[in-house]
Amino acid sequence: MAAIRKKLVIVGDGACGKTCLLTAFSKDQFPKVYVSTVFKNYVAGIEVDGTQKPIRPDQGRDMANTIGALGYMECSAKTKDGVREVFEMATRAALQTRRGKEKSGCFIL
Ligand SMILES: Nc1nc2c(ncn2[C@@H]2O[C@H](COP(=O)(O)OP(=O)(O)OP(=O)(O)O)[C@@H](O)[C@H]2O)c(=O)[nH]1
Repeated sequence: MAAIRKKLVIVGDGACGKTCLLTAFSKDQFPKVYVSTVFKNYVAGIEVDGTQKPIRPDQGRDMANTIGALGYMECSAKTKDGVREVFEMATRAALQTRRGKEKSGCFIL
């Protein structure tokens, strides 16, 4: 059977771990040094409450519901926990067909 090719776009804040996630999955490695993928950053700083905390799983699930994502998963590129499952879910979503609806070009996970 011929391989099916799909384009996967990873979106997220700067330094949130996009490159590490892809590297953990595709090369089974965790990059030792952080090198920004963007060559030029234009940054305007604004402090809201003076602290930055990691989001909790329930906040992540709420956000996934808000944006109409097909799924929500947690993973660690560093320990590789859940990385394979993330890409399995992405693959299933990409292969999913929507009956009775117009073809959608994009699924959100
Ligand atoms: N502890 C931990 N740190 C991580 C994980 N994934 C990424 N990091 C760290 O987060 C930082 C940014 O990771 P990147 O994958 O380069 O982030 P990015 O989103 O590609 O960054 P930009 O290209 O600047 O947008 C690095 O210092 C990584 O070591 C993880 O699963 N666990």
